[in-house]
Amino acid sequence: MTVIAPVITIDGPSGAGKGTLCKALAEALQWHLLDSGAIYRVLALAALHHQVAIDSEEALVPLAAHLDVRFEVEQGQLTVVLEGEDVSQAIRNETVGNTASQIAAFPRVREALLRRQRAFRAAPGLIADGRDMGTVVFPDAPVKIFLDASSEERAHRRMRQLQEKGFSVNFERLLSEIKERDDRDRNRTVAPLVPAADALVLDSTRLTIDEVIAKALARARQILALS
Ligand SMILES: Nc1ncnc2c1ncn2[C@@H]1O[C@H](COP(=O)(O)OP(=O)(O)O)[C@@H](O)[C@H]1O
Ligand SMILES: Nc1ccn([C@@H]2O[C@H](COP(=O)(O)OP(=O)(O)O)[C@@H](O)[C@H]2O)c(=O)n1
Repeated sequence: MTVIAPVITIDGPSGAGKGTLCKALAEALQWHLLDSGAIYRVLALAALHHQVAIDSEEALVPLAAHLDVRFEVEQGQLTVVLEGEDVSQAIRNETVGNTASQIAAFPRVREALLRRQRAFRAAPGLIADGRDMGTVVFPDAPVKIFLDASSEERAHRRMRQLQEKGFSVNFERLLSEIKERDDRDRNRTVAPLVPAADALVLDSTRLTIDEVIAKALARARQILALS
């Protein structure tokens, strides 16, 4: 009998703290990690590099299907390699994030990336970070969390994060880009950003990182009967 590895899905809008929570959960439980947003970001970067029209679903589907991307995890650090080149930093800017959100609205692009995402499911378990992890990619996941925060708080977090990486940012522009991206992610026809019916919705606006981690771990331990 094949035992299917359990999945904990963490979905939510940009800057809610998904990546931070997922890394902490993967470390605490020693489970695998899928950063699905990184896949959409890599596809966006590949389209920009190869001058593929980002408004052409036709042109993007083969690029998505044959995307030469590898994820390497060493000492808790994720390295993203596109066509042999380390793009871990390059995929993190807001231009790439916005382009990712534009191309993520195409149903056939999402379809082309489905199998690649599901292949991350392996024992002892997977922590899956994204927008549609609990609704589309792993609908049978036993633990689903939808992590949210106000758009102002998320823009502040993103600003501090980008500044720490040495990018210069304008708060008002960042806030309007985050709102625009959220609107697009929430209102697209396929796999829109919505909590799964069986997700725990966590508003992290007034929670510290440690409080969010503690709540998520308590939920996972309760449902999965982990020690
Ligand atoms: N609860 C929190 N309170 C304050 N800052 C947070 C919190 N959660 C995450 N952050 C910070 O916000 C930034 C964005 O978090 P990240 O995990 O990258 O969000 P997401 O993956 O949802 O876009 C990071 O710099 C992170 O350290
Ligand atoms: N499962 C996913 C993950 C990301 N995405 C898209 O990819 C973009 C970038 O995702 P991300 O998770 O890296 O973004 P941040 O939350 O880090 O800002 C999002 O705005 C979504 O449009 C998606 O559509 N589905």
